[in-house]
Amino acid sequence: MPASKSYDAVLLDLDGTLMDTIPDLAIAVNAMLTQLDFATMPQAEISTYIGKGSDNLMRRILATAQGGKPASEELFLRGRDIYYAEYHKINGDNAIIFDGVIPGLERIQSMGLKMAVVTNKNTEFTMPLLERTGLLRFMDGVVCGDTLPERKPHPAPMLHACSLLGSQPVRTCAVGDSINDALSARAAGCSVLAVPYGYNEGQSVHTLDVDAIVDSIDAAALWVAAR
Ligand SMILES: O=C(O)COP(=O)(O)O
Ligand SMILES: [Mg+2]
Repeated sequence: MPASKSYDAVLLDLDGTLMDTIPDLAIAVNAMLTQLDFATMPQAEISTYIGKGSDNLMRRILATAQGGKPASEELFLRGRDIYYAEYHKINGDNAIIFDGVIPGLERIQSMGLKMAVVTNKNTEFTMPLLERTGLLRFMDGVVCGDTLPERKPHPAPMLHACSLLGSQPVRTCAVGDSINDALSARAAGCSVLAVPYGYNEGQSVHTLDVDAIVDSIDAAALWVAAR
């Protein structure tokens, strides 16, 4: 397939865009809540707290568990330690690659475009998951939630990925599932597409300022190919 006229690179969000990771995240969150003697939460509720990284997830879960009272620093650190240990035990066991991802990544690769994952998930969880699922082989770079001092919705992770790939932001298209991807990509000067099947903090993706909503990563690849 010929190269895209307008783009040299595609940046891909991980949780909710490439992979459905909620089952594993929910198991780890509920194991943590149980060990701290709190009631467990439904997976659908936990999914609304995903998107701004694991510290934010912990603070929101623990505040909800305490009926709205923010966690003390001590409780937050205990909860996070337990959550990390539990997530390491199962990271990837129940996660699935969404339909259209592999054909889409193959299509982007066949156009000669560079690709990077830009995720708010920490490096210690991202790299084993990308390796285990085979997604790493498509990537020319990976920017995680702890790679830089700032994470999405700040533009820095998108700008860092552009520089890793040697692509100008204006010739780079980001694909994500949430407001964090949309704000980060826009502020960096990248184009941005949203998939509707992820976890936009419980909101419809139709509320997001994006260039288009695409049904799958393969549809995103076709959108890029047509420009
Ligand atoms: O870890 C999160 O909160 C979300 O991760 P993501 O950026 O891959 O969607
Ligand atoms: Mg996401």
